Amino acid sequence: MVLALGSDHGGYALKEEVKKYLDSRGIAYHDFGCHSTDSCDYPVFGKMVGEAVASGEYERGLLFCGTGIGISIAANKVKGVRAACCSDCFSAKYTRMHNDANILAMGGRVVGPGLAIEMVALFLDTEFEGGRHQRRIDLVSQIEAENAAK
Ligand SMILES: O=C(CO)[C@H](O)[C@H](O)[C@H](O)COP(=O)(O)O
Repeated sequence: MVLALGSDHGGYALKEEVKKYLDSRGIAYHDFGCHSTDSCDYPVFGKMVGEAVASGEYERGLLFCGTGIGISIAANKVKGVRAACCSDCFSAKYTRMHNDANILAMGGRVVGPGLAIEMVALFLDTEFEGGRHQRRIDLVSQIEAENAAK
């Protein structure tokens, strides 16, 4: 699995901590930026990572901003992205099982590295359950398609 990573300045430090964890597990990733704590704009990185995941080049993505919210909103504007902003382990696990989320977003000003790493582990190691949940994802995709046609 190769991951696409992105953050703004508010998520930069947490992203660096999560990268150390990915390195320890030998999980490959590309960091689309940002690359410092200089102030920048989260939609830029949400879009880049969203497009990288939606294209199929990267299987899943991890996004970080101050709250995790802005960057997940931006990524979710890309067709095919299901980005979940989480700050607890239950949600990080169930967004894989029930939503087949392909991006996990976290807030560097909300969660510490220990919790973030536990959430990342659950997000990476949990499979989608399919079944009734696929029907609901198909309905979400239908909303995307209807709006693209407008
Ligand atoms: O949390 C965020 C929005 O959801 C963003 O990531 C930013 O980190 C935050 O809005 C930036 O605020 P700042 O005062 O410009 O650092």
